[in-house]
Amino acid sequence: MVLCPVIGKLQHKRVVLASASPRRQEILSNAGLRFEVVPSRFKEKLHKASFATPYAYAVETAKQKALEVAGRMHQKDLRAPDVVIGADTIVAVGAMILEKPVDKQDAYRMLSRLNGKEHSVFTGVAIVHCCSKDISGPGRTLRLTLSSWAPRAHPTDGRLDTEVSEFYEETTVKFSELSEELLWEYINSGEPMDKAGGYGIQALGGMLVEYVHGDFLNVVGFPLNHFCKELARLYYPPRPEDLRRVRHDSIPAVDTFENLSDSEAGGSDPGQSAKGGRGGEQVDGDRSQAPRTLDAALNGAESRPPFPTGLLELMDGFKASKVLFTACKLKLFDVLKDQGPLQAVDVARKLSTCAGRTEQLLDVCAALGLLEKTHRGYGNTEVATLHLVSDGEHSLQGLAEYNDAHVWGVFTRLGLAVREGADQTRGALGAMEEERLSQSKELTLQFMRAKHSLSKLTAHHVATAFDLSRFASACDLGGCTGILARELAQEYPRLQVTVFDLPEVTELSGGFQRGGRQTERIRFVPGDIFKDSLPEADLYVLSRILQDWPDDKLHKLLSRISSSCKPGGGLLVAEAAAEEEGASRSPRLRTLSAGQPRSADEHRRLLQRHGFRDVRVARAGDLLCVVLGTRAAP
Ligand SMILES: Cc1cn([C@@H]2O[C@H](COP(=O)(O)OP(=O)(O)OP(=O)(O)O)[C@@H](O)[C@H]2O)c(=O)[nH]c1=O
Repeated sequence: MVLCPVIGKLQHKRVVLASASPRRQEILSNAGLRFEVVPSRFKEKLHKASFATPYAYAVETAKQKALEVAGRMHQKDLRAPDVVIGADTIVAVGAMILEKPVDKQDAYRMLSRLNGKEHSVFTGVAIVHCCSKDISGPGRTLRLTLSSWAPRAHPTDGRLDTEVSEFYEETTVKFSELSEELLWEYINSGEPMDKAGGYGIQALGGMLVEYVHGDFLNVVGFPLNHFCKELARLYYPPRPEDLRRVRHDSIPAVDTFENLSDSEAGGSDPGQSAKGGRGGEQVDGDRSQAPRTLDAALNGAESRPPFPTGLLELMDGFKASKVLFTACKLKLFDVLKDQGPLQAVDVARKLSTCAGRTEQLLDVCAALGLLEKTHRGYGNTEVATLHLVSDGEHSLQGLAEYNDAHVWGVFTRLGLAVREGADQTRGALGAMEEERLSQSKELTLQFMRAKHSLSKLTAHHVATAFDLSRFASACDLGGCTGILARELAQEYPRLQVTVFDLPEVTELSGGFQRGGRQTERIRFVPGDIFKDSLPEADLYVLSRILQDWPDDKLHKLLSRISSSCKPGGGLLVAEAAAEEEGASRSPRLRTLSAGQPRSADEHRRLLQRHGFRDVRVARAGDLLCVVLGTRAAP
């Protein structure tokens, strides 16, 4: 059916709707979807106050509903369905969340709150793709979209993997001024009882409503339009040539800025193009086609290779980064934090930028999951509020700024670095970098802000990955602004911590200090880890240092530490965790600053080689692997 090409993508799959809502069943079956209904047993009792926004609550509830069904079916049948859809509709009056009334009095309280006012209806939706490892194999995990496709392991029984794509839709509804008599008449009709907010807009409740802004079906219980867009996003990853324009009703893509002409003509909807160009059943390499392609390949019937989605995303990755950097540089997230949601034209006015281009930037940011776009305008998503606003406690602005101003340029010289060979790779990348850094205080500060913002995320995990209370003193080599030192001093009340870093860094570190009692036990010592004698300490710490250096430098550093460290002393190394332990990788890549991380085993061997014993490994948060070794007697 022409209208439902994306729905058709689910046609050959076992699809389950994890909902007892007759409205959701009707909306989806009217759209041509074939599915089984398995109502979720998940109790809608998440702690509302722990969610920053009402929609975050709805999305999480939708996800838990779907995961509960996926897990239960997997355990029962030993075969989970391919796709489980969960949804949760709530009514929000400001921060207050209204669900289904428990009795008539409750319905009355809810309807009275809504009476004569505007409120929001949010439906959170989770699309859970289940992949049983023995069928699809570990290599089949697909990472599709730039925003909401979030692969997660679901620990149901160790064999069921799930990938959850989640989103929400908001609709604004205004109630007329209603008399008590009318409210009670409505309540006595029985209609409110199984409906969020105590009304059903699709039936008698429609008479209470003055206006609706947004998707009507979203109020009824399922945002079909957004759902189809999400399916299109998942199943029809856009081809570069399809993506020239971002339109309000299409799925924006980072290619938008590729066409720098000002003409508004010639836009194409990626969903539409995908339909025409790649909508055939057997073309894509996406997950819906994967088992069939595999079968067909085994039977020799399929000669076309899988669609290289991941590769195309990789080719576009730099555009997404540049969009993020540009938005940070323009202070877009700061403006939206203070004054959002705003329409594009108002954002442009506040930033003194070109209105057309600003709208494109905003749309792409929305596609990347950095902004939310509603009829009220653009606003920050949670992740943007948390990490992209300049003065936030967890701001990563410093990192974005440094990557844009500096790392970006370094990587444009990658070809040169690689052509000049392994020994000069560092020369081409690193020496230039160092030279520029030493030339400019501002660049040093930029670097420090970047490191500071990243270390803030991980310092606590690193400090607590092992019990370090047996050490009386520690020296953080290349400790930069002292953020890890601070965490160590806080965690271990006896510990004296030295931060050892280049003089131009220690000189500027004062600007990053927050005061507090633990500062008394922290001192900054200027010096070069490769040249100067290392301060004495029971424990040496290297946090995100080794990965930046080629093997010769790394061994030099470890051997210097090994000589300074007394028997019984320790070395704590924290580095980016490698995803797959023992995976082989090019040694040359490591010398590039975005090189492949070493595995935990490689770190263990490095420490052992330099005289450390009892080497233990732990994970620190999502990002880092931490290794602790004890210096053996020489
Ligand atoms: C505002 C409004 C809501 N609803 C229904 O309210 C229920 C919300 O509750 P839920 O918890 O999201 O779903 P459920 O019905 O408990 O089902 P389940 O998915 O199994 O939790 C859903 O039914 C919706 O249609 C309407 O039918 N019309 C409206 O105008």
